[in-house]
Amino acid sequence: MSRTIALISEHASPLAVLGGVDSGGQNIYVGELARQLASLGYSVDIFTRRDEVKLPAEVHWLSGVRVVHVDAGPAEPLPKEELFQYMDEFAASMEAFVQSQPYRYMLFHANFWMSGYVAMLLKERLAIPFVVTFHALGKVRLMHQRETDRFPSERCEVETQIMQSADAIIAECPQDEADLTELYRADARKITMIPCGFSPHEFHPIDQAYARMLLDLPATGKIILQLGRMVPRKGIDTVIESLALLQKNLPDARLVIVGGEYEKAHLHADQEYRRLRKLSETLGIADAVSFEGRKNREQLKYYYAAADVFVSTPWYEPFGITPLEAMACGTPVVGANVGGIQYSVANGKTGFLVPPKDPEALARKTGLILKNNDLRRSMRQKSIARVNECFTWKRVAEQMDVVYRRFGSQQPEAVGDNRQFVRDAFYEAADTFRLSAESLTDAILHAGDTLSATFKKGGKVLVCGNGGSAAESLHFSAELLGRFEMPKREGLPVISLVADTAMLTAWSNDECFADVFARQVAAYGRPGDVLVCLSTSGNSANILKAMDKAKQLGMECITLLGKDGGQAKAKGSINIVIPSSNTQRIQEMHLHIIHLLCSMVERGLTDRPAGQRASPLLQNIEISARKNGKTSHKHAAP
Ligand SMILES: O=C(CO)[C@@H](O)[C@H](O)[C@H](O)[C@H](O)COP(=O)(O)O
Ligand SMILES: [Zn+2]
Repeated sequence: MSRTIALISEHASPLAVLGGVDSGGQNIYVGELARQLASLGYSVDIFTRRDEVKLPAEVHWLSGVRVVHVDAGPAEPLPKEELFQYMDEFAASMEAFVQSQPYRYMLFHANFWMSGYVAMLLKERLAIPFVVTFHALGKVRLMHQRETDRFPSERCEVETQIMQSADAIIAECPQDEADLTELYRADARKITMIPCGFSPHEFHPIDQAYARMLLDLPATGKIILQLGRMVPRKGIDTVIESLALLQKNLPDARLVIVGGEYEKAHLHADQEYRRLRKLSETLGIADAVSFEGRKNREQLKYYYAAADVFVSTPWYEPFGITPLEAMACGTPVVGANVGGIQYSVANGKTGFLVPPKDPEALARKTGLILKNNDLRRSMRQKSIARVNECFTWKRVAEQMDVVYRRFGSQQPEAVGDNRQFVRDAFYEAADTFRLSAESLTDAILHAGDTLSATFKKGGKVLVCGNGGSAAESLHFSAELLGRFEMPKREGLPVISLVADTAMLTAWSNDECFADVFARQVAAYGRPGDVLVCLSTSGNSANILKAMDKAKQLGMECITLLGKDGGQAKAKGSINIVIPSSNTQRIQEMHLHIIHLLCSMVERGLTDRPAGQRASPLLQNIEISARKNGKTSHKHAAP
């Protein structure tokens, strides 16, 4: 069976400019999902309405992803509320295209209710199954903006029919799932919860001072950022009202508002802008509120990074991608306790949740973060870790792949797009490096100091691991027992426990593989020595047993782990857990950290409080260094 799928997104094209009234999260969702599915080996066609005469019928957008422009209604931009009348035409045009292709689609994935309607019609005609993500539900929208809702009245009825016909339904967050089952009585067995995501190449921590400089924002003072579409339901008025309250305690706090239909110079044409501007003038804080207008996607990360806190207080929000992007840039979020935001923001850890339309609560929580540097730092680290663990588009596509596979029996193609694969692996490695720099620096410094102190006291280091990690343990001992960057020093006592093939094979063969390292720790280890364990899973039995033995002997255990740290994390005294679930990326980071530790040990050899005598080992090192003409030691013994 083919692995070609169709994403249907009638009004939201990945090619469209973001930030306008009708383009936002769904454009990103469709584009990023397609991109990641392509790297999993899928061929993806995205079907979207032609809203411009000159658009080519097909655009080869990315390797493995085409955008197909479907004729439905006039070829001009139309508000999405007016599109339903053209959906029969959309289905007919799309059907003709589908029939003309040399392959059969494995499934359709519809986005938004009108695309769901198209998929439902095509399922009847072509017997191709469909998955649907609603992105927003009519009944929820009606609850919050009944008076301004301009969608056709049959929307909710059509949504119910789509839910009955769909083969699988994607809920974006627990609230969405509850709305589907409680408001529409959707069959819970069809629903899978898969959140939205962000892309770590696009959104990552950036130095705040640098970001402010690039954007020409004040270098000092607190910045609150509001970023997203400028429509009433986003609750930007609440944010402005909260600033007026906040300014009583924090007069240097200012609000930067990014987004809208227009660029900064033309914002006056935007009715919602005029309303919000007026509000800030009435409240007497116009000078502290700047409206930046629509920005290119590449610029957004600088805004997130320039801010001290990101706020998002919509009345309701099906998911809300901007809080994820802010967190990925290391900016804590104060968000409304609604929809997907209450799921993505970990209350009290990565930011705070407040009721919507409540400026006082918003001011209180924003103030808490702005006034407390330690809290902000801790939220920054937790935000970065949380989003990268739970909310990347790559992870979203992997979860989607599991759902799709129910409709196609075949395994992933052995070779997808190799070029894309290679590039993605580099980017993933770069992301892992960046994240590790954010979260591991303290633990690495601590480990380096511990190793230095151990050698200075005349202690030794034992190191072990399996497979690739066994090789790294040898790499580590070779650098220190041999030489790294410091010329002509004595060897340091580091023993890799994977080196003695005769012992390892005999003990595994005759006794028990799980004991091969513990046996050696018992024989070599002394109180004050250190055991360094490398394990990507943290669950290898021989590693765990070695750690138990080391602890019994009064040794310290430094671990280099990955994933969730496994059982080893609870046993280690210093744990360096790589923020990645990919074994290769973890191992690559381990090697980098081994090199850092070696550098730190060599630097530490010469650092000693003035007046303190060197250990016998260190004296030897210093003597040999001097003999060899190296006199640059900072505190060499007199
Ligand atoms: O190098 C690799 C994978 O990249 C393998 O050799 C890998 O190290 C082995 O499967 C190990 O046995 C895995 O053990 P661990 O990292 O979970 O402790
Ligand atoms: Zn490997």
